[in-house]
Amino acid sequence: MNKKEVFSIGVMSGTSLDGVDLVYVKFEKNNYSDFKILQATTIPYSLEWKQMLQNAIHSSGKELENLNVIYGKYLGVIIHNFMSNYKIKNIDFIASHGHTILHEPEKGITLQIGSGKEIAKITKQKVVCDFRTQDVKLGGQGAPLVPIGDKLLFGKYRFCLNLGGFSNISFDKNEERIAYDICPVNIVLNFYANKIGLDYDASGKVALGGEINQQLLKKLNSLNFYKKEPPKSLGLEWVQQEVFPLINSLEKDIPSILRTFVEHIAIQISKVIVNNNSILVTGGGFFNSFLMKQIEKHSNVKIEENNKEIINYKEALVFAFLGLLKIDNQVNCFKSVTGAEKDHSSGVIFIP
Ligand SMILES: Nc1ncnc2c1ncn2[C@@H]1O[C@H](COP(=O)(O)OP(=O)(O)OP(=O)(O)O)[C@@H](O)[C@H]1O
Ligand SMILES: CC(=O)N[C@H]1[C@@H]2OC[C@@H](O2)[C@@H](O)[C@@H]1O[C@H](C)C(=O)O
Repeated sequence: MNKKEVFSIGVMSGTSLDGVDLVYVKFEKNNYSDFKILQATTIPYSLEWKQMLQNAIHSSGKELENLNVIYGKYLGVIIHNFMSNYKIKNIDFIASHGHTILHEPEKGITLQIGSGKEIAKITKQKVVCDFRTQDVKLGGQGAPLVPIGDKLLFGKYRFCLNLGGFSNISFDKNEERIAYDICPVNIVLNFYANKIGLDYDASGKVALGGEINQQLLKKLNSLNFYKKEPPKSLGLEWVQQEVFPLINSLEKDIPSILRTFVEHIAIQISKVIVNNNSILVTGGGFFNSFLMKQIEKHSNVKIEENNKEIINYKEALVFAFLGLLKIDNQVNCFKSVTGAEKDHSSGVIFIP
């Protein structure tokens, strides 16, 4: 694109299925880190959409093709409404991650639904989507894709740490970006908070009232995954096989489980970020103030406040950025992160 200032809408639907994140952002092509989020919002899913997306994994090929179109239309309408509600007129393109239904890169499979063609038709804008397929075709994991955004948009931070279902981190090592999962976070904390009728342990208040179970803590810290060298990633299956049985066999009191797990998270994260104050923390775990305090204590760091839009919308912002790189035919997937055979420019462009 032959312009210095580029305006884009980034759209992301994350694994937790809480809703569709949208950001309207301005990028400065002379200095990528000089971006500005102009508007941001989350459109929560209805129960019906949540169930449809959750159950889609069991659908046939034909049903998935159908869902791709219907969900693409749904995203198109949401984006159209976002544009009209905020009177957004100046747009160069829309970049949409879609929703991941299948992801088995070892078998060459990754599927994000949300047809770019339908979004382009409804919004009458150029759309970039399907960011993971090409990477998987090139032998990569098709994920994570956010680290290139960490590097080029948030390069002033030594570490970018995300505290979502799992904690993941990205940073430069020997001039290459590397990224990996550190340990489970909200996927475990929420599971035990749910058992006492809470969606999550707000600010870590329940954990604060528990005691550390030293035997459990020691066993958690000794899990094999923590001895492996990166790149490495975690999934729900691992948590179900290795973490829940261990916790359930050694502790019954929910506050003490939460207290012990918070300590475990803080210890694992501290191994990476110790004594380095330059760290950007994003994801819902940032709002767990007790967890943040323990991370600061174990790591001997001070984590600075950041603006809520970055904490909540970094992924949607980064997909807008990946779209910009794709349109400009610039690298937006690092082989050092995904394991693909080369760095490449991924995504599919739809013209209205
Ligand atoms: N005030 C709070 N106190 C404690 N925990 C919170 C608070 N607000 C949010 N959280 C936690 O953050 C979670 C949501 O975080 P986030 O949206 O980053 O997760 P996610 O989309 O599942 O992450 P990812 O897909 O990146 O793994 C909530 O389920 C909850 O566990
Ligand atoms: C296949 C897929 O959708 N993966 C997501 C998922 O959600 C978190 C983690 O697993 C990450 O690997 C990825 O998303 C982020 C945005 C990424 O690609 O960087």
